[in-house]
Amino acid sequence: MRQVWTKGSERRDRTGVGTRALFGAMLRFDLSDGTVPLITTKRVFWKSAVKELVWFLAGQTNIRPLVQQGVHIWTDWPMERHRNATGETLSRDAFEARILSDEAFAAEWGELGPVYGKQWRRWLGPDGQTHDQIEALLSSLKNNPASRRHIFTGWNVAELGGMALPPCHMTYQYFVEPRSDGPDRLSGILYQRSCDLGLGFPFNIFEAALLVRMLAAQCGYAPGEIIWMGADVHLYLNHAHLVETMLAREPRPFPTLSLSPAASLFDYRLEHVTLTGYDPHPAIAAPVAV
Ligand SMILES: Nc1nc(=O)c2c([nH]1)NC[C@@H]1CN(c3ccc(C(=O)N[C@@H](CCC(=O)O)C(=O)O)cc3)CN21
Ligand SMILES: O=c1ccn([C@H]2C[C@H](O)[C@@H](COP(=O)(O)O)O2)c(=O)[nH]1
Repeated sequence: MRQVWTKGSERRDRTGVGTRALFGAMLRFDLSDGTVPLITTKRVFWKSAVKELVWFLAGQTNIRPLVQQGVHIWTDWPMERHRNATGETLSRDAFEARILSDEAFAAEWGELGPVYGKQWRRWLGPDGQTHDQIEALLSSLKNNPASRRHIFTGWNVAELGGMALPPCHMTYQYFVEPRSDGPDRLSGILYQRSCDLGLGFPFNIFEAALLVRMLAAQCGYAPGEIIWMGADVHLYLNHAHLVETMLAREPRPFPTLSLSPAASLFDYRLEHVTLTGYDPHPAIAAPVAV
């Protein structure tokens, strides 16, 4: 964060807010001791992150189930579309209330298009067949651990145009490391093409680590590492307060995550996730660039 803030090049971006950005970064976090990379220099609403990951894994692309669970992070995009299309200016609360109360409205205006969930679980092939990349991944991890093809991606070129936003955390790859002195170890790499370090990153890295933990648990492996590769890694210029406050704070130890057993990868819920030792500095509000 300090590097991006002090060395990043200032540029205009799609949202009009402006960023400082560096291109190409890598971070590695060891998951083998049960800890997870959950930022401590501000409080991260990790329960929302768990719910978002569960929503991706369920193949969902409509904000309604998120809003029903009190998760507001995706509301601004469909709200913007509704506003531009109808000229109606509902407040965010009113828009969410309508999404909750009116199923037909939610079906029309809560939809983000063929975003993550669709591509992960129902990638549409040229022959009309859908591909469940996550089921295929589970099967290759279990049955062909030495494979170099343990990959799934949200970057479906043919469908980018229909998405509210093209995927940011776009490609995931896994590696099973054989060990003689214990269970084999599962590591993951996340390639993120565009990273909002202030708001998106804390969710993205935590969810990527949690997904390694879930996959490892489902396949009988021990967790190894999560490696994060960021391409356009940026801080929004209107996040100065957030950045300076976080940089002035002393990082604290990462919490430990325990995951109770679930019948399948698709049966995990918030209730399966327990964090111990999460003692962050206070939350910092910051505007999201739409
Ligand atoms: N500019 C931008 N940054 C993002 O991180 C981002 C997007 N756009 N568009 C799509 C999704 C939505 N994401 C978001 C959106 C908002 C928050 C956010 O406002 N977080 C606050 C409140 C969290 C809460 O209420 O649970 C935070 O303090 O983390 C986080 C991630 C991540 N993505
Ligand atoms: O999971 C996410 C989703 C989005 N972001 C950020 C990265 C950018 O700031 C915007 C997307 O804008 P683009 O112009 O499409 O790059 O959202 C994130 O960090 N993590």
